[in-house]
Amino acid sequence: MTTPTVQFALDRLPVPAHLLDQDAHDPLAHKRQEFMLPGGVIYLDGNSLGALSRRVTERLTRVTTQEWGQALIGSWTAGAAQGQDWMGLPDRVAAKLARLIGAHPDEVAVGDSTSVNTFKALAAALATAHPGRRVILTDQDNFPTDLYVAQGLIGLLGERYELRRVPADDVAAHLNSEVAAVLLTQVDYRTGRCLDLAAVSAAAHAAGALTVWDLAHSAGAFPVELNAAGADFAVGCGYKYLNGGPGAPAFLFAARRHHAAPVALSGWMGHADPFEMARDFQPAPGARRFVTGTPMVLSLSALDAALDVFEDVDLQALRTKSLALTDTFIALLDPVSERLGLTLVTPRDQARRGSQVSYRHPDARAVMAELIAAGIVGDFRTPDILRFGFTPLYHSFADVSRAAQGVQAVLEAYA
Ligand SMILES: Cc1ncc(COP(=O)(O)O)c(C=O)c1O
Ligand SMILES: Nc1ccccc1C(=O)C[C@H](N)C(=O)O
Repeated sequence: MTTPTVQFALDRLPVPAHLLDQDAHDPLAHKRQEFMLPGGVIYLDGNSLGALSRRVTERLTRVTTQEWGQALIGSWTAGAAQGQDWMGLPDRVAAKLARLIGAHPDEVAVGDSTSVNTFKALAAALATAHPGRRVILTDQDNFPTDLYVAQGLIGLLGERYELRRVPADDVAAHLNSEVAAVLLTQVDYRTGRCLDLAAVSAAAHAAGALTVWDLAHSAGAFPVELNAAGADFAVGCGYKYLNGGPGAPAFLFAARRHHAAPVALSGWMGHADPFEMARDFQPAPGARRFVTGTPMVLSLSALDAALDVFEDVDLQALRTKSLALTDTFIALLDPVSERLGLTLVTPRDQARRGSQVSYRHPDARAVMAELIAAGIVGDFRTPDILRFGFTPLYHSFADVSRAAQGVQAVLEAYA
């Protein structure tokens, strides 16, 4: 444990009147009460693990003590008409997610990890792509699991494909008649740079390639419009901005026109009638075919309850607040950043920004340890990135002000 160089009561740091005023007029301010946030710290890591909402604890108590504890096996089918059966849980969660990502409910499958869903989506995309094409185009700085999954799949397919890695901003320039699929993460986990989903999808299609989008840092952070963008396949995490809890089930999106795509991990829960116990795989209608095995009921229940927090949330308001939070943080640190050794790597252009702010710092690892010890919980990413995630559902402008003051104080003591 690092002994903090700087010790102060974060919640007693003064906040400028105009930011208090912004909190007073924040249409999402009431959402914060739905979360259980630890005292004495400012948690800026919802882009790694979202906070716990009260509805989740209530739901987990019910699903364990009543549904599992009392009704036991009957819970798989009990209450189907009221939408309470475990069998239907993946589809109900898919429907809630669909609104957040601009999809139809039958285009979303929920379960497994993002990594596993990336495998399924990429396999389906390659099987659907033009047979003569042999390149998977990706961002050289993509999140490791996306690269590793592509490498594993390529090995399985007898090295018939090549993983071509280029800088994300150069993807359009590398689109040609060799490219079968483009595998991209919309918001870069290090820098927070956000790609134009519609423009990149259109460019890929114009070149005859399919798109597989990783929405790990997009879903729940701002509105995503997959169908409006013409996206083919997508995946995303349940435990970041969706607040589904550690290891929450992930999701897979397949546009309706791809519902006949082959299912690489065809399991009985993606069968049209699992309890027919048929000898051959007959896919369920829609994206449900991509569900492989038994629904993870406890973690699906947590995600289901966490998604209810979004029910009355205007996604444009979410985006507006997210950008205002990140703009404010950047503006507060701008006057001192050079002196403190901070180099902003997140785009200032709002259209190119996700919901985080990242800086390079030569001693980023040690600095983040100091910040965390002082109660400002962001994270460090190799090689030299300080990352601060902002979550419009539970952050206030007062949090942003105090976090910026805290960063300044810690760095001044560090220098
Ligand atoms: C872009 C991106 N993709 C995927 C993942 C994670 O995948 P998984 O949940 O399978 O570990 C993360 C974070 O862990 C991520 O940032
Ligand atoms: N799943 C995790 C398990 C343990 C620690 C971090 C993660 C993350 O999600 C990291 C995140 N994907 C990131 O953008 O760095």
